[in-house]
Amino acid sequence: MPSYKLYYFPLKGRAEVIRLLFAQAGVELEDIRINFEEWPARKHEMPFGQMPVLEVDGKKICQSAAIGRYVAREFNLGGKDSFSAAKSDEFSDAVMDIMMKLPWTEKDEEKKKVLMATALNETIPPMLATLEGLLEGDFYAGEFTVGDIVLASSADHLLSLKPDILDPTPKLKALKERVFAMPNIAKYLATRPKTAM
Ligand SMILES: N[C@@H](CCC(=O)N[C@@H](CS)C(=O)NCC(=O)O)C(=O)O
Repeated sequence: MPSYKLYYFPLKGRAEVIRLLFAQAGVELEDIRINFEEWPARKHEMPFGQMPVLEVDGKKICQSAAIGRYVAREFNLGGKDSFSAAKSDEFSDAVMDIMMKLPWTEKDEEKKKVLMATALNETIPPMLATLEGLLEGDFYAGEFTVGDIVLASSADHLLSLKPDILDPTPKLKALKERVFAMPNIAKYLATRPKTAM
């Protein structure tokens, strides 16, 4: 088994799906959390000057989606064939489209409040409803894949911002709960560092 090191900020953010994949697979991961004070001096170590970065036996992989898909393939969570993998990716990408509606980079607190309310109350609910309509059975690709972990982790973040956001989409809510109840994932969730995002 290779040695794995994940570099990211002390946040869930773009790294949490990767951490959840390792937890589900029961594979050891050195979860290196670089704080914001330390970051300017470490930025040059990362090929794109950004994180997350996964180091596999000393070789770096960048871009959270690429890392997630690589890890999922390594641990048989990427889909049993190309079609299933594509359905998993379709779900992940659609969920990321939803998450990108949040005003992540807005610095003005007043503007951010307004943009956040519009995203959570107007823009995101119909997008969630579309996914609800497409979800058949227990898992999106017809088997448990990384796409379901992306949904669960993103739903967790949306619920922290608006606790009733999944009430109109009970199948998505149940999927998030099903993933978070998986024994290895539940064990990780019970012990993971508490972070705001
Ligand atoms: N497309 C990249 C985006 C990575 C990214 O934006 N990382 C941010 C944190 S979420 C970062 O490293 N920011 C610090 C910087 O750019 O100096 C990915 O998905 O990995």
